Amino acid sequence: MSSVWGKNIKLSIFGESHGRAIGVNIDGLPPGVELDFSFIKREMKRRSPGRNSINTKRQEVDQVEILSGYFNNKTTGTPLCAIIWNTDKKSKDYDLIKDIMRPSHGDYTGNIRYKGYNDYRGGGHFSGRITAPLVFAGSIAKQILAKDKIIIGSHIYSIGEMKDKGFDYIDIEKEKLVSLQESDFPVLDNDIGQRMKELILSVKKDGDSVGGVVETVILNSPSGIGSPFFDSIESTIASLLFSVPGVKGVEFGKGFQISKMKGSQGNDQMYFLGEKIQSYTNNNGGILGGISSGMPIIFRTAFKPTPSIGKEQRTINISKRKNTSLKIEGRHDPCIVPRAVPVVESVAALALLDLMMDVKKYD
Ligand SMILES: Cc1cc2nc3c(=O)[nH]c(=O)nc-3n(C[C@H](O)[C@H](O)[C@H](O)COP(=O)(O)O)c2cc1C
Ligand SMILES: C=C(O[C@@H]1CC(C(=O)O)=C[C@@H](OP(=O)(O)O)[C@H]1O)C(=O)O
Repeated sequence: MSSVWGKNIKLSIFGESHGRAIGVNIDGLPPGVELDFSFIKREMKRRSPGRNSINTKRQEVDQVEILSGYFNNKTTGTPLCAIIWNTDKKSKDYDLIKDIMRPSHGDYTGNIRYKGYNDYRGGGHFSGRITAPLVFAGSIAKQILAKDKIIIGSHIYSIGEMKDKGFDYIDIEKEKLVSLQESDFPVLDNDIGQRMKELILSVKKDGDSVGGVVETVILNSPSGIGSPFFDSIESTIASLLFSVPGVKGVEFGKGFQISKMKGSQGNDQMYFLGEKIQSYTNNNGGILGGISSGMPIIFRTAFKPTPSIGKEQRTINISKRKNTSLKIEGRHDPCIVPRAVPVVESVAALALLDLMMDVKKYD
């Protein structure tokens, strides 16, 4: 089992969705960091389930209890361990899927990999719930990065075929990112946001689900962060993003679209703005040679439609070795995307902080 990640900061996440608790142990944090708990609470709430009609009905406050590594209102620098109790489990919804594998969830592969010993209730360790400890860890990373004025913000770029405006790749206001962070459904165009919510509600009514894309920017990252080949900014952020349940695609800058451009269109031509080095365009999304250029770091993360749906689907009964069908009941997100926004930002913060620690001393 590899639930451990990181080089300078080492994260170990644990727990199952219907077990007693979930949590994280964070090793390698700098000592002496005073945490803003109202910020942590807000970040946890952005992701937490059960807050509105476009979320799963499971109600979890996701109150974090710190067990170690925080003393006299400061991090100690020794492992910071935090726990989140599971308080609203309804495990009987999962009796049926003990043997009947939900198409597109981790049930089947988890059963194979762990020889049927995996906790299947609520997806167990494969559940999106395990992103709560990631958001807690990310909310600490965000606070450390903020001391260097680095801010991370996202908007819902698309739901199904419905698209928001994209970020301007050059001119992004910090205040805009702060207001997106404060929104329950962050979009650049509120009319489109309203129609996206209606789309989610209509697929939910139909017993179905829908996917979408989150677009994220990291503003004020210094140039010179990241090390090729394997600790490039892209590989570090992408490896964490692809660990988030439901993520099926990641692209940086213009991503797949840059492949259709000529060099004369795709190249980001450079200039001096006083002492500052800038580029006229930012098609590479602020990363060249795996290293930050100082331009905004931009990436998009694609989420698949929620696997658990109320429509009849063909699948297998693994213990009886028979084909069967399944109509899933229970409490599920009709769309993962709105609650995944703070998860994406959190893993980006952790990835960047880990790479920053290669070049900057924090204590
Ligand atoms: C925040 C969040 C919420 C999720 N909610 C659900 C859900 O309610 N029902 C469900 O079937 N999958 C949900 N998922 C997705 C599954 O956890 C995911 O598809 C599954 O673990 C398989 O992983 P894979 O998509 O990476 O293959 C959620 C994921 C995240 C990140
Ligand atoms: C509990 C959370 O989301 C859960 C993620 C999830 C899944 O399969 O990923 C399935 C559902 O679990 P349950 O059937 O127990 O309600 C969601 O509610 C959470 O994000 O905190």
